[in-house]
Amino acid sequence: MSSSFGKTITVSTFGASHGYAIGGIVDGLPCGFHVDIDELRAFMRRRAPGQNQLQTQRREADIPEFLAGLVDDMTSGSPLAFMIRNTSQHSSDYNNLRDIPRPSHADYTARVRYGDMVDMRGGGHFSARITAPLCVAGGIALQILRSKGIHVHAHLKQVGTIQDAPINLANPDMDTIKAVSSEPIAMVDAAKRKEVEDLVYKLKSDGDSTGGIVEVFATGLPVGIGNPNFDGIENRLARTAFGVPAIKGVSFGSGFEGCSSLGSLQNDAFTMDGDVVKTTTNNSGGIQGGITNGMPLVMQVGIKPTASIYTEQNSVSLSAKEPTKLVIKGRHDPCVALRAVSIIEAVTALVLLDFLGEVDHELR
Ligand SMILES: Cc1cc2nc3c(=O)[nH]c(=O)nc-3n(C[C@H](O)[C@H](O)[C@H](O)COP(=O)(O)O)c2cc1C
Ligand SMILES: C=C(O[C@@H]1CC(C(=O)O)=C[C@@H](OP(=O)(O)O)[C@H]1O)C(=O)O
Repeated sequence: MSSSFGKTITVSTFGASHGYAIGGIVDGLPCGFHVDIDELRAFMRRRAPGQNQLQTQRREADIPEFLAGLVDDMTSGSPLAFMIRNTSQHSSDYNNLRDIPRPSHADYTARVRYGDMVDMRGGGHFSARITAPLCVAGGIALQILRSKGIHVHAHLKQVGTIQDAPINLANPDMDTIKAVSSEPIAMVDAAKRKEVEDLVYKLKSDGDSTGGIVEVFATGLPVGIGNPNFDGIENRLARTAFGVPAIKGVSFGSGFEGCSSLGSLQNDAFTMDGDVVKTTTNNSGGIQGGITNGMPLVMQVGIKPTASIYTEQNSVSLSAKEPTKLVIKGRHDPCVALRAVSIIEAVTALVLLDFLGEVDHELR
């Protein structure tokens, strides 16, 4: 099962939701970077399950145990290896799903692709549990980027049909986004946060789910990193973002809305800020021709409604080869987008650090 990405910084994740442990290996990190472990643990808590009543009630501490590559909290330059023990598996919740696949989860496709022995308890290797190791690697990448003046923060742009206050794409208030990014509902607009809270509690009692959009900003990037055609900033960001379960769409800058606008309204006019070339607007999301233009990088990631809902659904019995009804168990999030904010920051940081490694010799 494909579980690696990156060129100068390679990341591999391993494990399954109900196995002994999950973890990762990160190769290519610079030697001698001091990792702030308390900050990393705080970052992990933003994603960890069971933190409040708005999300899955599976409780996992998600504290990484470093096996190699870290000495006295300093990277040693050799591959960084870590694991996170799984401690709260309720595997019997998944017994009926071996025969009756959940609509819109990976139970059916995984079984066809890998055969009857595939471990799909808790979603197996397809589970969002595998995003915990991604957050360990990404949490460290965020710290390295920050030491170079590059800041990556995300907010919830939308949950269901409830939209957060729009952020200025050319001049995002990164302090505000950073402050709200660690809220259980990471929206700038406090009134919308309350609306989302009410919606999620209603979905929880109805046994239903909804989706959302996470929007991420990166500032301080140098001009001119990336490549055209098939290996640009958008390409690698999209490829990695789609590695996060439940992602159904990726857009940049003014996105699909901008595509139905006019060139006269969308073009980002150049201007001088002292001797620095800037643009007055940022509908391109900081990327032109797959290469950074020095403006804030802006990406939106669309996340589908949680597949595992508690209302009765139509499915099939794979053994009897006939339609049947399915009622699922398990501990599921009514809206997984709420926990995806830090994950999107993590993948964005890893991809940007990977690109930076191509031009920044301090990182080699
Ligand atoms: C943070 C997060 C938590 C998730 N939690 C659940 C969950 O509790 N139940 C569920 O059915 N899907 C959950 N998912 C999504 C599934 O793992 C995903 O839909 C499934 O693996 C199929 O992949 P696909 O939706 O990308 O096709 C979660 C996704 C994320 C990002
Ligand atoms: C455990 C996590 O989320 C899990 C992701 C998940 C899924 O299908 O992706 C299904 C649920 O698993 P379980 O039924 O074992 O509780 C979630 O709790 C996590 O994110 O760490």
